[in-house]
This record gives sequence, C-alpha cells and structure tokens, in this order.
Amino acid sequence: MLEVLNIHTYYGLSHILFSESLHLERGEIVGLFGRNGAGKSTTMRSIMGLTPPREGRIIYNGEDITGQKPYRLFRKGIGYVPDDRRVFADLTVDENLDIVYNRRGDWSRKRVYDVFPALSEIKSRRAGFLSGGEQQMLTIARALMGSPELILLDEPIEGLAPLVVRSLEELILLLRDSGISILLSEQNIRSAVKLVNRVYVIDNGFIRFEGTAAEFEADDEVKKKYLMV
Ligand SMILES: Nc1ncnc2c1ncn2[C@@H]1O[C@H](COP(=O)(O)OP(=O)(O)OP(=O)(O)O)[C@@H](O)[C@H]1O
Repeated sequence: MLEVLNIHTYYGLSHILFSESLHLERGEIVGLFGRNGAGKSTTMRSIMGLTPPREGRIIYNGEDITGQKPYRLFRKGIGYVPDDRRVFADLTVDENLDIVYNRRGDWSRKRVYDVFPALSEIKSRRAGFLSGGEQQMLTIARALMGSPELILLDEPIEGLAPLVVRSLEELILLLRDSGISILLSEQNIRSAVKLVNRVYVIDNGFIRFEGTAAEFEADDEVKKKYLMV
C-alpha cells in the first residue's frame, strides 16, 4: 500500500534522512521507533508532502505521490496526525470536525462520535479548553473524517496519562480492525510495541533495524543501542 524508496530529506542544508526505505501493507500497524530527533516526524512530513524528499520516491497504491501537496494526499486517503496535536482552539469540537473536507467514504461525523463517545459529550466545547488526551482524540477524529485508508500517527502516546493511553491503544486496534493501515511513530515503545505487526528503528536518519514485532522484542541490543530500553 505504501512504499518509501531510498528517500533523502533535508531542512535547508541539513541532511536529515539518508536513503530511508520502508513499506506498509494493507491492514498493518507498522512501528517507526526512534529517539528524540531520530527522524520520525521528518519521515511522516516527507510522506505527507510537507517536507518532500529531494531524492527517492514514495509510492501509494501503485502511484508515485512524491512531493504531492498534503491536501491532495488527504483526498487520496492518507490521514496525518502530527505530534503537536494542533486543533483549532477557538472552534468547538463539532466545528473542528466539520472544517475538514469529507472524502466520500465510510466515516461520517456520527460514526466518528460512535467511536469517540467522550468527544461526543463535549462537542460544543471549544477545542482550546480540552485536555491533552481529548485534543489527541480530536486530531485523530479529524483525520478519520477524511475516511482514510492509511493514517500516519506521530507519537500519539507521548505525554498521555496511563488511563488515556489504554483507551488510545484500544482505539488504534479498532481502527486497524476497521481496515485502516497505520504508521505509528513512538520513542516510548513500551505501549506501542504491543500494537504493531512490524517495526522499523530509525536513528540519525538511518533505518537501523527492520523486523517483526517478535524479532524486535527479542533484540535487546537494538533496543538498548537505539532506544535506551
Ligand atoms: N524545521 C527544521 N529545521 C531544521 N532542522 C530540523 C527541523 N525539524 C527537525 N529538524 C531536525 O531534524 C532531525 C530529525 O527531527 P525529527 O523531528 O524528524 O525527529 P523525531 O524522531 O520526530 O523526534 P521528536 O521526538 O523530537 O519528534 C533533528 O535533528 C531535528 O533537530
């Protein structure tokens, strides 16, 4: 479904990603694990066309989408949930969902609220007054309004209270079960590793490990060297 082929991404003169390759099949949750500054967000920005790679290609459902604008990719079914949990603070929860282009597809506002009953209860509240966990739910809910086939989830677990983490884990699995593929980046892997089918470990812009979740779990050296666990 998604193939990232030997991409090199820069911020100005800074070379950040070095010939990075990864792939994701339909129905998978793939982990992109790495320390702070390893290049996880840059990978997602590269895929989403926000910081297009200068070399290499990104293929989605057989089409070369390298460098295409984010809104076009959203319309093609790629949802992106950045790590800054940016919501429209002055708008209500309802309005935050309505503002999104609603791709013809499975996800209506009602269905989104069915999945997020807690959001439904606060739908008239301004998003700026929500807790961190609620804002995280809202940014995921907003991505769902595009009826995505693939969601790029950038460090969704980071900084959430344990109880919220648990409901987020359930939600991620529910989305997978409803047919959405997920690229999940995390530096705190304890929770994330339980959710993923396969893992890539990135460090300093290089992919250092690729394997199944079980292979990753068994590789103490990789975990220690690149993730300090
Ligand atoms: N806008 C930018 N301009 C220049 N350098 C940047 C910019 N954004 C990120 N970087 C650098 O790119 C490298 C990779 O950052 P990136 O945000 O992709 O890492 P990350 O793995 O997502 O980590 P984090 O947990 O901090 O989000 C880091 O060295 C960072 O300092």
